[in-house]
Amino acid sequence: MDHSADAQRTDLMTITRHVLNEQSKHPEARGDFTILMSNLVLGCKFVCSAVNKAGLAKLIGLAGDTNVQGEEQKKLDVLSNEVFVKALTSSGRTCILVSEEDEEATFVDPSLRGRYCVVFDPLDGSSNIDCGVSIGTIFGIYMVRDKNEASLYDVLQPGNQMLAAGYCLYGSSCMLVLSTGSGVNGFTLDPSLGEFILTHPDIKIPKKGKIYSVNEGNAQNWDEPTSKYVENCKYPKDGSSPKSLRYVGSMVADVHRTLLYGGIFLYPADNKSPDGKLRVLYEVFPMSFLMEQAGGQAFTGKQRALDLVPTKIHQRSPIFLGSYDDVEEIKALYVKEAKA
Ligand SMILES: O=P(O)(O)OC[C@H]1O[C@](O)(COP(=O)(O)O)[C@@H](O)[C@@H]1O
Ligand SMILES: [Mg+2]
Ligand SMILES: [Mg+2]
Repeated sequence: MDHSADAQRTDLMTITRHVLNEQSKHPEARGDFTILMSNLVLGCKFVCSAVNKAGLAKLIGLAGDTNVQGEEQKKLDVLSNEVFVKALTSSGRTCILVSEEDEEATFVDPSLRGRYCVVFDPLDGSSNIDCGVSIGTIFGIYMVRDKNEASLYDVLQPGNQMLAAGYCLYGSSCMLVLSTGSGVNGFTLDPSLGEFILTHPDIKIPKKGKIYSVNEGNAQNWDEPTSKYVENCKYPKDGSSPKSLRYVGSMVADVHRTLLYGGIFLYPADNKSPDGKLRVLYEVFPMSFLMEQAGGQAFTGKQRALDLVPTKIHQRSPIFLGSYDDVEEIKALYVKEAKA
């Protein structure tokens, strides 16, 4: 019997099979997480399809104003939020949803309630939509303590309590990157099959990178450690080559490149925004979880990002994440400053 064909076949892994395999490692699992993931993945496919038509927005009703027919249109970020809220609540496995687009957390109707809380940024980098630059969706998943007594406390947990996190990148390919707490895997959507196929198994971030990624237009307002760090990226004191600067302005795209190529992504605090810009629950935590799972680090300027305990659902935090050695360098500068 020819086993090589079999071996090749087992290499063709879909995201559904991957999640099922993960489920089988937990004999007590009831399949709830698998059903939740399958609805989340459906939401990503739906949004991907809408994003691919973004250039035609005015004609097909996604531009957020009035189309050529004089009909009301929905903006892509509003539509994406509706898609995920619908996909997640109708899974029957969620309890609380926190979305960047909704001021308040959504408590799922008790008749449809499950055990999971999902925090998400339905469309990240949305200012890039109109120029065709990569955007994405970011998500993190927690378990509720008691679905009949769910409260905001269930989503105001430190990131280290997350069960899973990931993002979907709507770029030159549509890629879903996922961690359920045992490494990071990347799946690419084959549009003709409508399936996410495992293309990047067990992603590990290089220990040190050659790229830094930051909005340098804010440099005049940075604190000393960030300023020193970025200066050193450009004019290294140890005689090594300077790092290259890459900045898309969509967190998903900038973090995805950092994860695959190595280096560091920074959104620091500054004089004008002492808490930085990025949101703890659905930007900082999921990306920090993925970075750690891939062998990198994530730091807020004060502590390990995943140890931060949020007090508000839309709270912000400075963030430095990426290759282990690169984050170690900026950490050392903040520790030095704190001691001075
Ligand atoms: O334009 P800036 O200040 O550099 O900010 C860019 C950051 O803002 C964000 O766009 C915020 O995300 P949203 O589009 O979801 O609001 C991040 O994706 C990105 O890292
Ligand atoms: Mg965002
Ligand atoms: Mg957003």
